[in-house]
Amino acid sequence: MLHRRTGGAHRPPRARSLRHRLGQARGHRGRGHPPARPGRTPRRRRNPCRRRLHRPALHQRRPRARPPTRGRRVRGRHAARRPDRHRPRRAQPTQPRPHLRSRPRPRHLRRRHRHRLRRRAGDGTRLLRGPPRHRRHPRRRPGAHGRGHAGRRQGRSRRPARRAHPQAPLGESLLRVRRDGRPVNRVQPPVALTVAGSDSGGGAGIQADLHTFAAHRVHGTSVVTAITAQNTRGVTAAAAVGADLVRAQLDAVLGDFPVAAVKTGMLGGDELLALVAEYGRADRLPNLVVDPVMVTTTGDALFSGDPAAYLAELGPLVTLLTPNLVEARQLLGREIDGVEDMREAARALATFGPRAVLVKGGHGADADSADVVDVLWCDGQLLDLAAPRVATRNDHGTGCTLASAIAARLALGHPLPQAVAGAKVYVTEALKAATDWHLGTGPGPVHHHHGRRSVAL
Ligand SMILES: Nc1ncnc2c1ncn2[C@@H]1O[C@H](COP(=O)(O)OP(=O)(O)O)[C@@H](O)[C@H]1O
Ligand SMILES: Cc1ncc(COP(=O)(O)O)c(N)n1
Repeated sequence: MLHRRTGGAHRPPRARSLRHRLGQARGHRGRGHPPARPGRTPRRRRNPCRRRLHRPALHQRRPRARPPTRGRRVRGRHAARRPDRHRPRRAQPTQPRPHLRSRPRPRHLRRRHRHRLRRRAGDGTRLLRGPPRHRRHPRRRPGAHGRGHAGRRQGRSRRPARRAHPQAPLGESLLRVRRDGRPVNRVQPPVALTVAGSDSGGGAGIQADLHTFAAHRVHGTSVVTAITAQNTRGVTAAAAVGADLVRAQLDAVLGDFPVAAVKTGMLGGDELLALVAEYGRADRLPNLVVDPVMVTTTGDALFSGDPAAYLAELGPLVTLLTPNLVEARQLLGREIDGVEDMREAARALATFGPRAVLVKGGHGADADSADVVDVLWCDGQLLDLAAPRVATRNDHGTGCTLASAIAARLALGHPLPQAVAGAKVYVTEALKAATDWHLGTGPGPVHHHHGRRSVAL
């Protein structure tokens, strides 16, 4: 229906209901027209030409007079301008929308009072801002602003200062510092590389190294130098990977990944030793941790070259050299017995040029001692690192695990002494966590992922 005001003509007052006229209309109490009183002048009628000061609600307004559309169809967004449009385009907040309401509103609240009600999620628009409510923490934290509540912080500062680690090798933008001061990479995982042999039993070599990198949330890359057929009882066969293929692997990894630390394990012989030294001299092996693997725990030889070449070729390029007692004996060509001998050996090995030397006292040391002591020589200082001895037979791959844990921590930006001490704690916990394991009939592997729930649980 088209409502049109006729130009200048006075409209007759609208007919009101009887209740209005009696002043009983709801919401107009006392304001209705009193009944006509005989003998008195009738009340002045409102001048219909005067503009109304009170604007009616949008949905109650009459449409403005507009020239007729001359039969043209008005489509799309122009349809909103149609003069016979009674209802506003958008629903008004005062209009009840029961299908969008999350819970029933109290019935006693009248329409004109509804604006007093707080709008809730689910009322009206369905656009959600922020994360869905069901993902929020079910228990609110105390305090007006949750996390910042001073009682919960117990006096600690609101947030630890964000600063790059003083010895951060990866560039400041990638490193952040945690509450406890340890650096953490928020952008992407650091990359570490292991150059080592494959242990088919999965307890040592490449497999142990990659487990350890993953446990440290460091992306592990690998260059396989040898393939061993091995289980917890020993090595039954081994084949070296050709130098060309090792070179190709090194080029593939180093040419594409931002490798932050490198660990070497089983190199097998002089040829691969010389190859690794070549990459080291070209400054392509940052934070180089060298575990001079020569013999397995089960007594199988894994190195056929000249032990002295290790020191001559790699010595000056190495960040940390980690021989066990047997390997330290072979490198120096002398007996090592007891902690004082280990200290002497560390000092002697340091003269070949590495920045640091760690002589490990696990295998071959006094098996009855309460503590396992490793000796660290670093930047001219000697340090004994003691940890309680774990009574276990599952100690296969502890040397590989320790060296790769140190490399992972260097990749994460830990300073060298802290990286060594932290890695030793990690190995001790890995030994403890695997004491009840019966994987194979010989010395079994350690638990590289101790303290972490399976992602499948
Ligand atoms: N039973 C043990 N309890 C605690 N720590 C151990 C035990 N056996 C080895 N370790 C630690 O494991 C690390 C590797 O040492 P070791 O076993 O001597 O190396 P490798 O495996 O090269 O022979 C060292 O830090 C050593 O102290
Ligand atoms: C391929 C490979 N690399 C290294 C080791 C030494 O590990 P462990 O000294 O614990 O026997 C090993 N057994 N196998």
